[in-house]
Amino acid sequence: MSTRIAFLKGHGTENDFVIVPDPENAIDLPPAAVAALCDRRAGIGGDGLLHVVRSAAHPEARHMAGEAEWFMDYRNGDGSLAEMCGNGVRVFARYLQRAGHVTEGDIAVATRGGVKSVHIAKTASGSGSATGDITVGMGSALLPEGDVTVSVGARSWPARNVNMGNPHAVAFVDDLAHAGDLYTPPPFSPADAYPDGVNVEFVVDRGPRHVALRVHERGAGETRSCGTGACAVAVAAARRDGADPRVTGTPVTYTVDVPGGTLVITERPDGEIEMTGPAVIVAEGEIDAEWLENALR
Ligand SMILES: N[C@@H](CCC[C@H](N)C(=O)O)C(=O)O
Repeated sequence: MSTRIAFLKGHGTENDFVIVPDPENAIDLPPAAVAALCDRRAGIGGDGLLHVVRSAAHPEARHMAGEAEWFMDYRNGDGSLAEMCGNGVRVFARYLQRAGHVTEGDIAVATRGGVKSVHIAKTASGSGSATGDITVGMGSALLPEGDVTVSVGARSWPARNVNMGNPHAVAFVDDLAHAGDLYTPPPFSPADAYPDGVNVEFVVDRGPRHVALRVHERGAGETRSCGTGACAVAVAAARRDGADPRVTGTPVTYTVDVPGGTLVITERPDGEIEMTGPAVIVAEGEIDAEWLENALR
């Protein structure tokens, strides 16, 4: 490992990430290194880590190199891998823009969940370094069958399975406080419903096509936002409300408030889901490689 490792810190609706640019995939980032970097007291701190690698240089992304130059090698804060991170893709695109690898407009980003199309909105200043919305084509949702119940204390609710490349369980509740402290993943019935873990969203209504959520993310705990979670919630809310753009031919948009801000989710008649929200880079610096090596011992 080299003695100087550049990093940046960014967030999307306060879902925050350590960003490690590594175009040629030269930096070894085992799960323990990711967990050390994402540690909020002993490390830099983040819900997850965005390892920025050229698709051609990464064995998991080489097959996408013709479509997308850059691969988002996303890791959860505990070091585990995830298929997709919706807020992460926006922050990843903002980093590429800031680094001069891309400009405003349309780009493609490779992820474990496939190639995602991203639109970086033009900013007032024209620099686009820290402000303005980014829209991501998130693909379509799958709604696997299966009755699942999630519990917190004495309360329990039916949860809807929604797969956005990664798994989500969406429960509509009367009060977001009923989700409790969310320090640990809430239990499910059947207990083995999610052998690979799941992201759990608790949702309340705020108005017509307007909801709010709290989330317990697999591999990260309660976070201030989850982009794939907001998409899963919008689709679950639409189906609950009897709205399906694939049937009516009319796009359906939900505003989803998260503890860290607001995301706007539109499902189109072809089933494609678009998510729009902010993405901000807040700092950059250097990781002390000796500290990281010690953290791995
Ligand atoms: N925060 C992300 C989701 C990150 C992955 C998730 N924790 C999982 O393990 O599936 C988002 O914005 O989508």
